Amino acid sequence: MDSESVGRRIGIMGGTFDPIHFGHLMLAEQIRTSLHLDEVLFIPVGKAPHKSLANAADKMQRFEMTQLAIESNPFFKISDIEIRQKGTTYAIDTVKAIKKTLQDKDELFFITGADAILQLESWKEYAELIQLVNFIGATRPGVDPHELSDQIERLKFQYGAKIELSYVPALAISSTDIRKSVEEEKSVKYLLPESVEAYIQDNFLYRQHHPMLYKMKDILQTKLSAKRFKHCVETAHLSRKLAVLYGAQAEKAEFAGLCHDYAKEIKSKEMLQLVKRYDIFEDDSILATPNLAHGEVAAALLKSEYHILDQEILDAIKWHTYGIKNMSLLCKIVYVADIIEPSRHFNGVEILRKLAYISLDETILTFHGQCEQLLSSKKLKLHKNTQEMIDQLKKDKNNRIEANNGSDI
Ligand SMILES: Nc1ncnc2c1ncn2[C@@H]1O[C@H](COP(=O)(O)OP(=O)(O)OP(=O)(O)O)[C@@H](O)[C@H]1O
Ligand SMILES: O=C(O)c1ccc[n+]([C@@H]2O[C@H](COP(=O)([O-])O)[C@@H](O)[C@H]2O)c1
Repeated sequence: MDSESVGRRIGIMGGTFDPIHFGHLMLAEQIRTSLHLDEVLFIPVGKAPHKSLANAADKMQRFEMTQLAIESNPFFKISDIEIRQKGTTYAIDTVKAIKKTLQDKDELFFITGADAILQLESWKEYAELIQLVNFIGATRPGVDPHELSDQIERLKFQYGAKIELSYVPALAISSTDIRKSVEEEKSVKYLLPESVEAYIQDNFLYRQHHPMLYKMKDILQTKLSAKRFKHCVETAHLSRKLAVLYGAQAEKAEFAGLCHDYAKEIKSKEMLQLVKRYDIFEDDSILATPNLAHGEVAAALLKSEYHILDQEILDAIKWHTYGIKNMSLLCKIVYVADIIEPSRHFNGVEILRKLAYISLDETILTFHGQCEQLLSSKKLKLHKNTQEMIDQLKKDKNNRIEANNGSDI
């Protein structure tokens, strides 16, 4: 048959996609191949009629995640038709608008999971909608297939709906569960594409955060080099993880981790001026290497420029460079995260990464044990604070061993 006379078969895969996951992608691909569709158009909803989520990603973020998720499939396309609209978006309006861009001979297939089919009669102008496009009601774990099949038969009978049941592999994945897992620091690997997982991480999605986190992230992104910014983001993530493990406040650890290098790229001359302005103790090592003061300077600047007043956060930022004796748990967390975050590469880092999940003190002591040789070969002296911190940690360790009759557990 002349290809010109055959219409195109287009699937519409609408969804909140907050975030998009393998359940969505599997569903779209199964229907595309079984119905011989020419393409599937992913349409992230603008403002969903039935959903209002706390901790949700914004519509641009949902659009970008969808874009990342589909990029490896040449038959998958994305439309921003709903994202561009203000206010609540409805399937009927979207379908009518898309139909206007097609030829009469083209056919549309609206792909939906079983849960959506059960709710169909709550959609705007549903009776018209289910005659306007072919609906595909796909099985989904959590919905009884018999219930789905009965519903489909009833919709056909009652409204003359163009709707078919489709059996797809059961993937018990939902966006709700993924958001919850991210919030609870559980793994979401293999539930969604790695690119989307990285996007969630890089954009700090689906978690409670310090109220200034997003603002500071934007500021750091413009202020720091790309490499340093990545280091800050990785330190933030690891600080949060360690905080959850050791029972510190996750939001504070994450925020301090993010901001710890706020002043790291300030040049020596300006750093020395700031050291003076903020009355920071100018010892010989700071005079010789002004950059050493970047932790103390960052804390002072964040306090005066952005009114960050939480002393625990400020201390963790302040002491992350040379430490101090009797560091708080939060200080130790940021100190360690800064050393071992995933973009750090040096001999011995792997052992520190393992140790960090067992003991922060031991990680710090082992790291300084590793540095000893290097420092003496370069004839460098430790900062006074660092030496005091190490002596204190060794003393604490000995006391623990004594109290535990010779064991450090
Ligand atoms: N695992 C899955 N298997 C089959 N269909 C699915 C699956 N996940 C989502 N769908 C379908 O994809 C469409 C869009 O889903 P949506 O973006 O609301 O994801 P969700 O995982 O259901 O989200 P949430 O958990 O926030 O409700 C809906 O029609 C839904 O039924
Ligand atoms: O039009 C409506 O009233 C309506 C109500 C609920 C859901 N939908 C559509 O159903 C699809 C899946 O949406 P959701 O909210 O389950 O992610 C998406 O394309 C929405 O536009 C549409």
